[in-house]
Amino acid sequence: MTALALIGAPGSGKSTVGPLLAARLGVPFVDVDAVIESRQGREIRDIFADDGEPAFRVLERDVTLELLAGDGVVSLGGGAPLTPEIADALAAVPTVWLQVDARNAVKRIGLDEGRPLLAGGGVRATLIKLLNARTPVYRRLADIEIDTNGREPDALADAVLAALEER
Ligand SMILES: Nc1ncnc2c1ncn2[C@@H]1O[C@H](COP(=O)(O)OP(=O)(O)OP(=O)(O)O)[C@@H](O)[C@H]1O
Ligand SMILES: O=C(O)C1=C[C@@H](O)[C@@H](O)[C@H](O)C1
Ligand SMILES: [Mg+2]
Repeated sequence: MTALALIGAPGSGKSTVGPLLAARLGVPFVDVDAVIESRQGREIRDIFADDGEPAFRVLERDVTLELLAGDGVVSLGGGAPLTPEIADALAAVPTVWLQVDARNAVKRIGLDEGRPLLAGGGVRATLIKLLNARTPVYRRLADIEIDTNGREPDALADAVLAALEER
């Protein structure tokens, strides 16, 4: 098999549904954010704070391209599909977009301003802006779109599996 990519906004459930899907498929699971943190030995919020977002995006690009060239389910960072090289790589692998409305994303992640891009200005307003800008990108890159609103992670993993079998 090749990689299978999960994309979507913060709170869409990429890190939650990814392992459930990988278990059903009997393939490895990797989370790009987690790999970056373990290789860097620091949290993403600290990479943003210490080095700035552009430096984070370079790290993210390199790790994402490496993992997409491997096998198994790969959960990307929420902003990764906006990097052109990553968008190009996504065109070569099955890509699943976990769609979430701003209201549900806020409910799921709480009012956690610890997430670097959601700091300041209020989580809800920032997420709405971010979703407006990113939704067309997610939609364009997705082979499969899964509506996650009001659905449990296990049911979503089953839905992705069914959609993959239908292709
Ligand atoms: N379908 C769901 N229904 C309810 N809660 C969910 C669902 N999916 C995920 N969650 C919860 O929402 C929170 C965010 O989920 P998760 O970390 O998987 O999102 P993510 O897409 O990986 O976000 P990020 O881009 O920030 O890494 C977690 O607390 C998780 O338990
Ligand atoms: O939405 C984003 O741009 C981000 C989402 C997270 O997955 C992390 O990759 C980082 O916090 C940036
Ligand atoms: Mg995640």
